[in-house]
Amino acid sequence: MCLALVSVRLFNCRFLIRVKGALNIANCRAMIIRTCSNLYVKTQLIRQRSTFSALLDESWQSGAVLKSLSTNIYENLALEDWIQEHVDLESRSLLLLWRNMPAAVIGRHQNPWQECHLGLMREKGIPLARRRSGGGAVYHDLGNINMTFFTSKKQYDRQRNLRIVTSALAELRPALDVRATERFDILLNEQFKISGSAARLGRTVAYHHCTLLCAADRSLLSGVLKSTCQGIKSNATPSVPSPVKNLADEDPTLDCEIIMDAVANRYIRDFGLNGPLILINPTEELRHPGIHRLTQELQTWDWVFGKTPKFTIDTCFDIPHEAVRSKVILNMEVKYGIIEKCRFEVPSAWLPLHMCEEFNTLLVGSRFCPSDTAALFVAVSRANPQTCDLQAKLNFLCTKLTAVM
Ligand SMILES: Nc1ncnc2c1ncn2[C@@H]1O[C@H](COP(=O)(O)OC(=O)CCCC[C@@H]2CCSS2)[C@@H](O)[C@H]1O
Repeated sequence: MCLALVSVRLFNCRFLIRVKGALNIANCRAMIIRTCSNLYVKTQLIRQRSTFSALLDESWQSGAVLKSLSTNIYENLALEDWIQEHVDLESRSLLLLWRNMPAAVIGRHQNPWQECHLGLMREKGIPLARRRSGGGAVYHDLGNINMTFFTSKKQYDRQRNLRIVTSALAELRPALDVRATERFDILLNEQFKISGSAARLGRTVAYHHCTLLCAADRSLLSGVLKSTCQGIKSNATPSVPSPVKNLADEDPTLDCEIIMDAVANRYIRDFGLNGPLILINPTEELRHPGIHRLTQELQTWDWVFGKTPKFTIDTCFDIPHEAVRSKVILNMEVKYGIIEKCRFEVPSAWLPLHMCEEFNTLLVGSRFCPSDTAALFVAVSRANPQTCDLQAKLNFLCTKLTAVM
């Protein structure tokens, strides 16, 4: 039988294969494709095994406490999603501890324009995140601890989770009066909220996550969670504002590290676990395949703003320096963050009617956001005679309009 070495080009590569018997190029190509796909499946399996081998380590067969090394809100929210999707939670319970740099976090069905001072956040570079769980809007910074309790749906029990937190605090400082409420807040001295909760239930697994205020910036907290946008009507979930307090204001010897250790130890004890605390880096794509895509998705405008339930805005503002006081009226309907209907009324003696009509037409279909609106004003101003008076009026309108976005 003759043995021949054949060179075949496929997938932009040159393959050298040894052929026994009669030469058939189609057979050679089929063999290459079979070998390549086997190889692909094998490398995928090896990759998955190395990923999960870390997670399924002996020490956390029944559960573990994880601590995120990231302080980026999007990376940490993506880590929660990744764990829920990829870790077998039917037979184990996990507690993830994490903290963030300053950020505002709204619930899945909330309206950011109704909940946050977006202008202040832009000015201070504070990111806005929409989480996948429901509930209200909260403020995070390094003085705020977040805890995510992952379980099977059967084991899901928010009061038990909160008891772990309150008993850890009571063990640390017996004088503290901290109690969980029926709406899963934790109150200090029966009046100040120190923790808020939300949850996400899947088909078989669930997570409950909560905050804990230790030493957060309270003036930023109240500054950021304050809407400046008047006249919004929607069915979005409203937040339930409460007076808040930091645990460190009650007991200055407390800090986030001490509290996280206490909660981790209590969890390990209550769940009968033996593993140490495991540090997790959510930016490691190789260990957490797909996490990068989850992180990116959480940062898109379409997720953060575009998922806002449909809303209308009815507002007006005075035109300055007019002999007769006159107003600009603005009515809009916004769906998926996109302006669907727009009625922008400006007195015709102040701005030519055709320009007002131009805005009404152009605004429809554009995103309800300052950058798109400002670009539209620039386009309209370029297409019209550029007098100083007109420029000043357009600038005024643009500033007023973008301020509500
Ligand atoms: N960090 C923090 N902790 C506790 N309470 C807060 C915080 N920030 C703001 N607030 C107060 O809660 C209300 C909103 O209460 P409300 O009950 O409407 O919403 C919540 O509590 C949601 C908690 C979500 C927890 C998740 C856990 C990980 S990612 S975010 C707000 O107006 C403030 O008064």
